[in-house]
Amino acid sequence: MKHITVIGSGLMGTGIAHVSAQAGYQVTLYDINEEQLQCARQTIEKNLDKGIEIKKISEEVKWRALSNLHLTTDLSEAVQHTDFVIEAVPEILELKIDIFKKLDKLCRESVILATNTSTMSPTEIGAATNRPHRTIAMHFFNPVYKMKLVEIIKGLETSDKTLEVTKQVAKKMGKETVTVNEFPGFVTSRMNCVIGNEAMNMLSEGVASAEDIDKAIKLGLNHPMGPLELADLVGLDTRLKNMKYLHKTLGEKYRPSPILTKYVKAGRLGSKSGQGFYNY
Ligand SMILES: C[C@H](O)CC(=O)SCCNC(=O)CCNC(=O)[C@H](O)C(C)(C)COP(=O)(O)OP(=O)(O)OC[C@H]1O[C@@H](n2cnc3c(N)ncnc32)[C@H](O)[C@@H]1OP(=O)(O)O
Ligand SMILES: NC(=O)c1ccc[n+]([C@@H]2O[C@H](COP(=O)([O-])OP(=O)(O)OC[C@H]3O[C@@H](n4cnc5c(N)ncnc54)[C@H](O)[C@@H]3O)[C@@H](O)[C@H]2O)c1
Repeated sequence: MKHITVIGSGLMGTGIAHVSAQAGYQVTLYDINEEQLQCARQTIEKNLDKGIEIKKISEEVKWRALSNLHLTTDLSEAVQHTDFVIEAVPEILELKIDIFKKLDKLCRESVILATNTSTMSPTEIGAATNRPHRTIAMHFFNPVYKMKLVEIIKGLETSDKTLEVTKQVAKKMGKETVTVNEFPGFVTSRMNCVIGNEAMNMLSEGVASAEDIDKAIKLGLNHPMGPLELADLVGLDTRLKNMKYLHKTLGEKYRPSPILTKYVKAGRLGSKSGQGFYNY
């Protein structure tokens, strides 16, 4: 395992490429948007600099990580030398399936294809390929370079070897892992979505202000961030897609809060767009 390809250079793809390059893998980051790729490189460099500032990493680690990182908008080039692919495109099932089909055609037979989906079925995504035994879900957390967990979800056909290799890759990135049976939203998204949605409903019902809901959960329940500021960090568009999927697959309890739908319609996507439950 020497070379990792990351598909999609948004919030998560950027973080996954960062920790992969820092762990010593050759990393190719692919996106359809060249500007987004440049932005990802700048973000990685900025976060590596912060790592030096807080004495978490050395200058040498920074330069080695940056020299391990390659950017491209050409999918065949992105996977030419790859051993392991991590897909991090938007949470749209058809898009993920389409990309997995393309990856299956382009990648050597031995290559493992992992999806960073927040909620969806690795079995369904893997079934679109001729290598379902080499497909898996590898769920990272935002901000990737600070968060310690990777949640791993085995699809029905995922082989034990694929699971083992995926755990080893996460470990080399410095992450702890949990292995979760396939179910919509796994452990973390299912829980996080419910907490966030409840906070959004409380805000709409006038129970308290956004600031006080977040403060109550941080200081009263000892969460590191409030559920509304966390939803802003995740991206309200991503959270809405996650809620819609859980609502469709798990039922009424997961109906997205109307305020979430309204904010996304208005283009308030959280910190990435400058406005969500808070202004940035
Ligand atoms: C939607 C999806 O499907 C799933 C999701 O992603 S849901 C969202 C998940 N994320 C969360 O829940 C985030 C909740 N918030 C938090 O946990 C915290 O607020 C936070 C970790 C984001 C930031 O807290 P803060 O106190 O600023 O972090 P801080 O203690 O400085 O850093 C955390 C770790 O990263 C390290 N770190 C910080 N900056 C770093 C850097 N630039 N480079 C390397 N390491 C760094 C720190 O040294 C620390 O490591 P340590 O615990 O081993 O000492
Ligand atoms: N945001 C989070 O906190 C978070 C955490 C864990 C998992 N996830 C999951 O990770 C995935 C990505 O989420 P994100 O927040 O990084 O999204 P994002 O919108 O920030 O980034 C998505 C990236 O994919 C690119 N893209 C779109 N279509 C593409 C294609 N056909 N080929 C290549 N790149 C393409 C976009 O240009 C963009 O750069 C989703 O499945 C999401 O559910 C998100």
